[in-house]
Amino acid sequence: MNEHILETRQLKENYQTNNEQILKVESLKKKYHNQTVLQNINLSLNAHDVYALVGINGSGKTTLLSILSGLVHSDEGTIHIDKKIKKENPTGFAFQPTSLYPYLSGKDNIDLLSPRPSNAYEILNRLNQSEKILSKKVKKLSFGQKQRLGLSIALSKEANLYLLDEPTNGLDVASCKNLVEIIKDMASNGSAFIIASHEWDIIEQCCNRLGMIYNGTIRKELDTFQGISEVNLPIIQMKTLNPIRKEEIETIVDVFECVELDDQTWRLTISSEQSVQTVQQLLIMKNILIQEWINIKPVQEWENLYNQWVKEEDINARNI
Ligand SMILES: Nc1ncnc2c1ncn2[C@@H]1O[C@H](COP(=O)(O)OP(=O)(O)OP(=O)(O)O)[C@@H](O)[C@H]1O
Repeated sequence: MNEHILETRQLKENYQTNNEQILKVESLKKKYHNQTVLQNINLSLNAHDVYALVGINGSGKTTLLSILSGLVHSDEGTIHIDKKIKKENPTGFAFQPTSLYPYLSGKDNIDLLSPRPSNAYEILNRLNQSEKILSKKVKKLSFGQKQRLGLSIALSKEANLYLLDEPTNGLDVASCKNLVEIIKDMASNGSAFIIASHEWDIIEQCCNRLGMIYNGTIRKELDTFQGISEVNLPIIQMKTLNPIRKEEIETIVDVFECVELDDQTWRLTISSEQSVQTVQQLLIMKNILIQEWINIKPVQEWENLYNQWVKEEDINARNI
């Protein structure tokens, strides 16, 4: 078996063995006046989990994060956040601050709002422009600069669970990349994250779980280790000009798995990125005429699934 498969399996095993539970939510419900905003929310998170909460505007993401952070109360259900896993951690969770002190400098905000200012300075430094943000009054900062300041305060807390609401809003490309690295580092040290986001690229880079929320309910959950293929290997959707037999593909050593979608369309899981071109060449040498060769990223699959499923729900809603 090739090294990449072994490495990914090892990573998957690590997640499965170091799986202390950090968050358990059961049967959560929330109404605003007569409108049910959240219903039957069940969710559990373990150490190392980075959970993306995806949903269209108004689907309930912020409400769920606000309830988990204690800013809003729920009408029904239970929430348990483990506070004991990290001994030095008194809070258990951290939420992006929703407001900062506008007439104080970035530095004063950190000193007032962060229990560990030195961590916050370090994180801000990794998110760029730290000098400007620290010295200026918050009311004079741009949206993206305020976002960085809020993130550095939230991420400084050495919590078990971090709740981030669209953290990449207003961040430039370099800062997004740095934020992804910070989240990955913290998750590998055992913290868990729930990240409400519309940005599929960010989700792909740092999340290992995905929850799709629609009309206040988590309708589907995916695990990137189990979702589309067993391991994170390149997936190709291939369309041929003529029908072919499975054996013709299976004999190629670098094809880890092949699934027939119809007799001219196949989903191939390749054993490594480096082997993709080799597989294509071997198929051509077998006189298989390839009409289409699409590199499928799991995240694209999720996005398509979500869009398709929102469309179906809309059609159903119109037919009621
Ligand atoms: N304080 C409130 N009072 C009444 N209704 C509210 C309140 N806060 C949110 N809502 C309603 O609850 C629903 C869910 O809102 P929420 O902000 O949680 O959605 P969201 O998924 O975070 O949306 P977005 O992607 O736009 O941020 C919406 O219909 C919204 O109008």
